[in-house]
Amino acid sequence: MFKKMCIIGVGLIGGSIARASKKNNLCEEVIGVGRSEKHLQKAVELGVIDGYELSIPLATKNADIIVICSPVGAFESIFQQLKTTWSKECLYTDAGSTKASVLDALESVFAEVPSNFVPAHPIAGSENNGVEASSDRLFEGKRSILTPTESTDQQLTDLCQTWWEKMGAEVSIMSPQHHDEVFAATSHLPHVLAFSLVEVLKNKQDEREIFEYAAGGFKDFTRIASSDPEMWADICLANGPELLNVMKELEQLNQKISSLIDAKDKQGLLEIFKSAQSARKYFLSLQKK
Ligand SMILES: NC(=O)c1ccc[n+]([C@@H]2O[C@H](COP(=O)([O-])OP(=O)(O)OC[C@H]3O[C@@H](n4cnc5c(N)ncnc54)[C@H](O)[C@@H]3O)[C@@H](O)[C@H]2O)c1
Ligand SMILES: O=C(O)C(=O)C[C@]1(C(=O)O)C=C[C@@H](O)C=C1
Repeated sequence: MFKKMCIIGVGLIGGSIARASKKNNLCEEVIGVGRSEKHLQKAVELGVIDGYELSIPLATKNADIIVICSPVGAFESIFQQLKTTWSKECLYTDAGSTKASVLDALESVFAEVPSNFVPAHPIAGSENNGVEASSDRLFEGKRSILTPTESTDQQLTDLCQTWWEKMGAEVSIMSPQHHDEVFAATSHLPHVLAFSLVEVLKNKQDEREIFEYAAGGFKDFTRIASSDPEMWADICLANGPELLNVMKELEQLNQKISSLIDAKDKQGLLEIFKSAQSARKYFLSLQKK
């Protein structure tokens, strides 16, 4: 499919894209570029990439696909570095967890969204970061969302879709705004809650004592609080308005639950918990498909 793939940010997602593309013979060569030479060397040692450069213009030279896989807060500066050598012959895409912010960054650098940039977001990952955690099967059976705009080249969108499908993903297409609304609720809010819960308990009493008694429920709920703080601070700021909307809804529900507990209103609590339990059953039924 591609001759030279350039991955900007060879971590969990960039490394998994490189591995999955190589495993499925989707490109002849993968070159990485990023902030840390030590991490890029590790990626070469692991066979994830074939080589690396420390400068974006060098790494991207003659590439026919360039995939940005850094934290979303770095995208605007990466676009600035890509601008001087931007090639019409190349498919540019990304894996960022927010989408409107990526388009805003493109507009601020290029004055418009270039037609050969196809915004993408794989809905697969983990709380572990770095190339060591990458896998050639990460995207198998998972979704990948593309959020092309009116100006996005249709052929390149199709090419990007085929590439994700060949890596094992099921592709959905939606608007960037709808994407950000959905993932504020299903991904960004849960991460904020997990970080908040651990933080509130940590500040409550002697840290070691309280965590010694915490068991399965706490562990399940807080797995994602092991995620990379920089990546999540970037996501929260990049999707601020949508995230704040859903945080307000949650605050209102929490207020209601507090009042029900205060009033010893078991019926009121049951209504909310039963409704949530049945919604989770429905969610699990979708996962098994
Ligand atoms: N972790 C997940 O579950 C997940 C899932 C889907 C999408 N994403 C998105 O994918 C992207 C990468 O996430 P990840 O989990 O692979 O993180 P990661 O920390 O494993 O990898 C990020 C890589 O980007 C590099 N980097 C950081 N700043 C850079 C810069 N200014 N220029 C070039 N490289 C830079 C880092 O050195 C690192 O190698 C993020 O935008 C994230 O929102 C993450
Ligand atoms: O499974 C996890 O640990 C994840 O955090 C993956 C997860 C998610 O919230 O589901 C995280 C961020 C992404 O943008 C997409 C997927």
